Amino acid sequence: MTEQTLLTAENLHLTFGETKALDGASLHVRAGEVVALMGPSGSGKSTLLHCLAGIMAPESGRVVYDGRDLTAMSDTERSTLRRGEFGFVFQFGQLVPELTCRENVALPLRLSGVGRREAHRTATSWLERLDVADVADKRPGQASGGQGQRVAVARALVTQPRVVFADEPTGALDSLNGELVMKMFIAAARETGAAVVLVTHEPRVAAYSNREAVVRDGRVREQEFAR
Ligand SMILES: Nc1ncnc2c1ncn2[C@@H]1O[C@H](COP(=O)(O)OP(=O)(O)OP(=O)(O)O)[C@@H](O)[C@H]1O
Repeated sequence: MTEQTLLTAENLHLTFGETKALDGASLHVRAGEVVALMGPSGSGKSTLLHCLAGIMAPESGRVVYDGRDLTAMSDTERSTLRRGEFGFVFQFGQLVPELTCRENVALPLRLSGVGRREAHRTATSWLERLDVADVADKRPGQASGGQGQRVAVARALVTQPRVVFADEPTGALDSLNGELVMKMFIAAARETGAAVVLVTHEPRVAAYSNREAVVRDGRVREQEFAR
């Protein structure tokens, strides 16, 4: 793991009506590190994740990725950056139901201009790495929840992103499957050198991180460098 700071949130504020979702949130993420955002329900974890990933814009404060200010970019620049450098794993719904699992994993490559054959070959190797090659030709609806999440991890990592954002990636799984998904997810991310920013309620999931950052009332309150 390098010590270089890759992604920084500086003093973010964001209000929904009367609710201060973010109230001075700041966080640094170093290249290759795994950071778990923990904290009570409604404390602002997902909102912070979405701002870090350039999906939501804060009302004030800055998000800087690799020296570039995301908050000052146009929507087009931000979405190009997201497609090229970031990967995403959510609790459900990120796989396209009409496509096979292999086509789902190949999709981000196809969208960035990689030819069909090469995209499928790369997708297959990622499915093998996550131990779900047996569902390659099935649709997500025919795979189990745990298999589907491993396919989603393969899809997030296939473009070799520098940061993967994950919001409750094992939230819909039982604890055994959740552990398996996390183990494979973090091992694969570490192999590619991707940083991971992860929202979770579960200490067993957070245990895979290098650092736990506790979000309370829209701010990062405490950080524990456990590993
Ligand atoms: N789109 C929205 N419109 C209105 N209020 C919102 C919206 N998104 C979030 N909020 C509110 O902002 C606050 C922070 O929400 P956020 O989803 O970031 O919390 P969280 O810590 O991720 O919660 P949980 O652990 O329950 O998922 C909450 O009070 C939530 O109700």
